Amino acid sequence: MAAVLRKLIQGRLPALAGVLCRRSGNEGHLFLNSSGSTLMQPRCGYSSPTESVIVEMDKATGVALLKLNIPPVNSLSLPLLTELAIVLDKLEMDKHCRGLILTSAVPNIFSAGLNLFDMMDKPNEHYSEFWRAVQEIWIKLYGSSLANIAAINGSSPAGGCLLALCSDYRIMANNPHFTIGLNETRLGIVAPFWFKDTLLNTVGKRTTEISLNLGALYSPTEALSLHLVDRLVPETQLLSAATEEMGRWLQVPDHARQITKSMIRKSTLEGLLNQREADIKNFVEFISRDSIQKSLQFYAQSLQKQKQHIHPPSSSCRQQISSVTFARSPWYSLIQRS
Ligand SMILES: CCCCCCCC/C=C\CC(=O)SCCNC(=O)CCNC(=O)[C@H](O)C(C)(C)COP(=O)(O)OP(=O)(O)OC[C@H]1O[C@@H](n2cnc3c(N)ncnc32)[C@H](O)[C@@H]1OP(=O)(O)O
Repeated sequence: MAAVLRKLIQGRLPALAGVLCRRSGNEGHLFLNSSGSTLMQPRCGYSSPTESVIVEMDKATGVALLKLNIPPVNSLSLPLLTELAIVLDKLEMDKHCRGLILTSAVPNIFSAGLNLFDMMDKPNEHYSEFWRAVQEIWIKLYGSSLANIAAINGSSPAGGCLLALCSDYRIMANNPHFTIGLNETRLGIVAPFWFKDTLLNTVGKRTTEISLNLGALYSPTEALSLHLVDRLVPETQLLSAATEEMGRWLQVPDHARQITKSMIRKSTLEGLLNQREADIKNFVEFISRDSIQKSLQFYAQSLQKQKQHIHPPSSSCRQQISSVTFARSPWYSLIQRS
């Protein structure tokens, strides 16, 4: 363990170095008010200039509420990932901040995952920069020293699901129209090994095999039964439930929780930290293939076409089409041939 700590502090694991080096001045207990709803103070100075990442810091408890705010679907574009990284760094460095609740300011959507247009029809330099930014967010969130709770208030496919999986605890709004999962294979792309490892660490091998191979998107009830999420609550109670749950996590002294978390996540994080450049190279090589570009273009167009053909295009409708019709479409054969 001493060697691990030394390696972390020497910077071989920069994300987790934060876990061990940051001051945990607040090792006592956190007391929440009973409703949990009046704890958030007016916004502090963390929010991005464009307000695409809104942060409300409760100075009394040290809990930051971070809301993704890029309508219509909180897709994770390069600018959003860059801003999110800056905000996460600031929170990590703030010695008064102990916990982070991640949610969305966009109704019915937690995050639609990676921005498809950042992976389409761009020069390789862009793909490379984009993928580095995706890696960076995963490293910061999965290796965060903060207690991290995801309040999943909408659909959360692919990269959106990954964001939630980085948390220590996931609470989802119990709305049957919402779905969550790593659906990459349905787009003709492949979840990278560190997406797979994050899922594997959460739900185990068999569920990972089935979920990743099928690109399954689950309803909240299904997700709960697979331990993809930890708790379901009515939508109106999501934030108070997350705040209350955070109280439980912050009752544990920070240093003990942080070292425990780093022990559990260290080897998974090292998996990427030890080969970031190779992973970027793989991504660029994969995503720039003509066959993959065709699949993505077809998928992006079909999202728009569905809107033209189905009125009104409810999320539940869209999800059913994504999951069922796509498997029989010409697009699917295209992927099979690629
Ligand atoms: C060897 C290593 C290889 C590595 C390979 C790469 C690995 C990549 C890993 C992760 C990939 C991803 O995260 S890919 C993104 C996957 N996301 C999805 O499949 C979600 C697609 N979207 C939806 O299912 C739905 O939009 C929704 C359920 C999220 C919301 O439905 P709703 O009906 O409310 O909204 P619309 O569908 O009408 O969408 C509104 C608007 O947003 C556009 N949109 C949707 N998703 C994205 C996205 N991910 N990126 C960019 N834009 C998106 C959609 O087209 C609509 O646009 P228009 O208004 O212009 O029509």
